[in-house]
Amino acid sequence: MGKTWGKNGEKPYRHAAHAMIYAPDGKKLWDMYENKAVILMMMRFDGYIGFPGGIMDDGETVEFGLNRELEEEIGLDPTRHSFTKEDHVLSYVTHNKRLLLHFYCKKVTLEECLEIEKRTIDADEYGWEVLGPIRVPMFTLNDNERGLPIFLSNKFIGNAKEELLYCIERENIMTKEEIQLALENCEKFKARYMR
Ligand SMILES: O=c1[nH]cnc2c1ncn2[C@@H]1O[C@H](COP(=O)(O)OP(=O)(O)O)[C@@H](O)[C@H]1O
Repeated sequence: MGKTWGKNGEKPYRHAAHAMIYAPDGKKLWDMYENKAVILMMMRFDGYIGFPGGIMDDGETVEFGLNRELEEEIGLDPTRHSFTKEDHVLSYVTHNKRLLLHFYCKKVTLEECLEIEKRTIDADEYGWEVLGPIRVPMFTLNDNERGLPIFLSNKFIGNAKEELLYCIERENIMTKEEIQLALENCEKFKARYMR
């Protein structure tokens, strides 16, 4: 696929795709913190947090390109965890109108998720474009800030934070109200420490 001409005719968009892999029921591992799920993100080479994925090469379908990028970036085995159209969540044009971004989400078992996470350090791009896997802290401590709220004060690439929160609600990991509270507590933390 590579490029699609915009509706107004002139400018071709390049396609890019990123994906969230998660396992529900993380609290089996960490009773203490009532972890709501294990969600995989990554630290990018530019210091931003994002999801694995990237820009499609000319001629590739989005799913083919996504699976290629996931293999390169996090060592995902396409014979076991290949992304398909069924995993598609949403698509949008970026603010500068250069890219048509596609977002995917896949639920796996906790065992599979931990195995996928372990493989990331053997991926081709580990230490280059990908500095390491990151687990989203899906818990909040008694101070209402440490855990997910403060994690949300990090720098996220593009709309990665919005994609994360959208999927957390869509996959019934947290309610809209719980997410709103985490965002409010994030703002309180930022007002105190990040002025
Ligand atoms: O997790 C994400 N969510 C939304 N947009 C992202 C995410 N990661 C990267 N992007 C955006 O997509 C574009 C291409 O992504 P990336 O840097 O992964 O491509 P590449 O690996 O092919 O170089 C970048 O402009 C970046 O802003």
